[in-house]
Parts: sequence; C-alpha cells; structure tokens
Amino acid sequence: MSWKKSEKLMDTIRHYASFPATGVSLRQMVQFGERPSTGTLFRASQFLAEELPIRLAHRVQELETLPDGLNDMPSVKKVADWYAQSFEEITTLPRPVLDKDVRERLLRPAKIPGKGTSWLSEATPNPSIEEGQYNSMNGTNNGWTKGRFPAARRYFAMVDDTGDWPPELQLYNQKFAKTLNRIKRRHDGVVTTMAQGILEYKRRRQRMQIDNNIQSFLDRFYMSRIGIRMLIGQHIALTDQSHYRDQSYVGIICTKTFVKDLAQEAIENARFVCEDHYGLFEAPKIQLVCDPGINFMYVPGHLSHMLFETLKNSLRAVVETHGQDKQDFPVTKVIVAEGKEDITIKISDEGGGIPRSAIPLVWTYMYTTVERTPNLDPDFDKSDFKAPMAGFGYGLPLSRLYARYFGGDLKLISMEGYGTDVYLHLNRLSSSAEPLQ
Ligand SMILES: Nc1ncnc2c1ncn2[C@@H]1O[C@H](COP(=O)(O)OP(=O)(O)OP(=O)(O)O)[C@@H](O)[C@H]1O
Repeated sequence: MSWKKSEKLMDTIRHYASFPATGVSLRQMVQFGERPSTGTLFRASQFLAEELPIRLAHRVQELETLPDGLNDMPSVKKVADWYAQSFEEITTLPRPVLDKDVRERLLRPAKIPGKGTSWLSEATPNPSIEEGQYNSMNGTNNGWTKGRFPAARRYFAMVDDTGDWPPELQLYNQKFAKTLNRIKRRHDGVVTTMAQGILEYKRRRQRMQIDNNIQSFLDRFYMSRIGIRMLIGQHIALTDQSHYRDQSYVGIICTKTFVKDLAQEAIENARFVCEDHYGLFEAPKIQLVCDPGINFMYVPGHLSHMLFETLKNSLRAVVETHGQDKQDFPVTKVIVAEGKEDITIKISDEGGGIPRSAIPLVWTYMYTTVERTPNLDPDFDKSDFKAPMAGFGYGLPLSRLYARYFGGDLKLISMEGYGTDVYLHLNRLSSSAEPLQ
C-alpha cells in the first residue's frame, strides 16, 4: 500500500519545523527513572509526542530542499516520505481526554524523600560541539533555543504518583510505544537508503566526492537520527520493562558499562569478520590494556559500534600493508585510560598510516579506499546498517557522531609509513546536552 503526503500534512510539518528541538542529556534520561510509573511515562509520552514530530519535521524540510537535485534522487525521496509518514502517525494518534484533576496531578512533580522535588538536573553544553554546529535553523530562532533546557526539565519529569491513574493513561502509553516501535522499524534502513541516494547523486552528476554542503547536511542528518533513535529506543524500553531485569540498566542506558568486557567482545567480532573476509586462519592479534574495573554510564550499543568500526579499520590496514600470506602480523594495541572527565580509548595499529592529504577525506561520507563499493541491495533496507569488512566509507564519520552525541570525540593521528592512532574520548560526566537539531 503506497502512502502519499497531503498538502495539509506538509502545512503541519512546516509549522512544527518552526520550533527548535529540545535536548536531553544522558544523565537526565537516567534520572527520569528506572521504573517510571504510568503517570511519569505518560508525561514522557506527551513530551515525545511533541518533540519527535519537531525533529522529524526539520528533517523532512531539509530533505526536500537539498541542493543540486539531491532532493530528487529516488532514495532520498523515499527517506523523506518515511519521515513524513512517521510524523503523521505520531501527530494523529488520538490523545485521551483527561479531567482537570488528572491534568493538574500530571503537572505536579514527585517528591522524593530526602531529596525534595524531583526536577531533573540541567543539561550542560556539549564540549565537543560548537554552538549550532549540527543545527539546521541557522540561528533564526534564538528566542526559543534559549529556553531549551528548562523546557526539557519541565516535560521530562517525574510526576506525583501517589494513588492510581485512570486506565486511559496506561492504554495511551501502550499505543504510543507501539507506534514508536513501528516507526523505529520503518527507519531501520535509513542509513543504507540515504547512502544509496548519495550514490545515485554521484552517478547522475559524475562526482567523485561530495561537497562541504552535502557533507554537513549528512552530519546533521545522521546526528539527528542518533538522537531520535535514542529517544525512541529509550522510551520503548522503559514502557516494556520486561527486557531489562538487569539492575544496571535504565532503558537502553547501562549505568555500569564495563569497558573491558565490551572492548574484548568488539575485538573478537572484528577479528572474526577479518578472518572471514580475507580467508585467514588467524586474524592479526589485538592486545587490550584495560583495568577490568573501569565502568561508566553509557549506551553499550553505541560503544560497541564505535570500537568495532575502528578495530576493523586497523585490522584491514594491518593485513593489507603486510600482505595476506604473512604468518605474523604486528599487534594492534587498545589502551583504555580513565580520567575524571573522559574515558579515553586509544587504538594503535601498524597498518602503514594514512597520507596527510587524505586525512580530511576519511571524515567524509562515501570516502573509502575499497576499490568497488559493495552494491547496495534494495532488500538490504530491512536491516540496520551492518557494514561488511569495509567499503561504504561510513565507519569513521558515523562513529565520530556517536562519540560526539554524548559529549565525546573521535580523533585520528597517523604516521604515514608506519601506522595510525585513533583516540576515542568518551565523556563520563554524562550531563552534556544532545547536539540539537
Ligand atoms: N587505521 C587505519 N589505517 C589506515 N587507513 C585507515 C585506517 N582507518 C581508516 N582508514 C582509511 O580511511 C578510509 C575510510 O574509513 P571508514 O571507516 O570511514 O570507511 P571504510 O572502512 O572504507 O568503510 P566502512 O563504511 O565499511 O567502514 C578507509 O577506506 C581507509 O582508507
């Protein structure tokens, strides 16, 4: 069944796109509660029922006005339609009619014994982001943007939960989570489909590389996607509390993410993919130096992704520099350091490094030294972006966005002729705001 957007829907999208997004920090998401009650979840649903359409609307508008005909590429149109359809589904979901008492109670913050009223802590500016770096609004909405942190505190808050809530609230929460689930699945293939759109554009225009405009659009677009999926994933997990019996989880956030365990797993996965890809009996070795006690609050899925992508790059460089038939490869070292502000992971390989002139290129989407970009099968849409050994040129730029999303960063220093050091900084204060879209 094909879906078409109406003019009326586009008007509503334009209206929502005139409001700025409200950033939420990792700490705020966790303070919001391990097992939120029906009333608290309802408040969060209400917040998201406004916040997600605002974020989706910005993306639809931007996708539709991309320069140089990029907006006309079939895959780009497909992605824009997914965003518009999801916008429609959230904004048309009927909300329960509540009587005055319930409405007032929903606005009363919970009192936590010994702690007073449970307003969330303020988000602090994200240290890795210059103001407006990932913002598509070009500072036209300053009046609104200034108020963004108090807004997050107002909406994303625990409510007074003494006594029962009317059944409509619970019903709405369930319906809302179901809608979010459907949306999340619809958007699974966004990264691959957008990559396909860029390929279509590069072929049509006979371009080798994308220009700065498109590069910064993609940065904004994928950063926004990380944020949207984080909010959606967190809300679904909090509504369906059966998944996370583990005490250290709040939704998809793990308050005790043990770096050594995750790094070990990423090393095994990257070596496995490397052995498989090059037909090696044994992939180059990776040495891990990490105090087993190091842990912090993070989203384990994000950390695994970044480690896996950077380790794969190192293994590929080592194998290709020293030759596949070599018996003994130089060992890649992964060193984890714990500071007050950051946990830093350094990945040092002896894979020959990268020429200085190519360093800016490694951060651009679709830059890869793989000769033939693997064909993007349209059926691939269904799954999330799972890269093979290499080939799309998305590994580094996307990993850097994941790092920056929670106030960290990813840096790369190379010694051409010897090897590369990648520094993955992870901000452990967890109070920094999302880069706003
Ligand atoms: N550790 C490294 N040593 C040498 N070259 C590297 C290293 N890491 C990255 N590169 C270079 O940077 C390019 C881009 O890396 P990136 O991870 O973004 O994409 P990719 O590995 O080619 O593809 P994929 O999207 O599948 O990860 C690589 O093709 C490679 O040439």
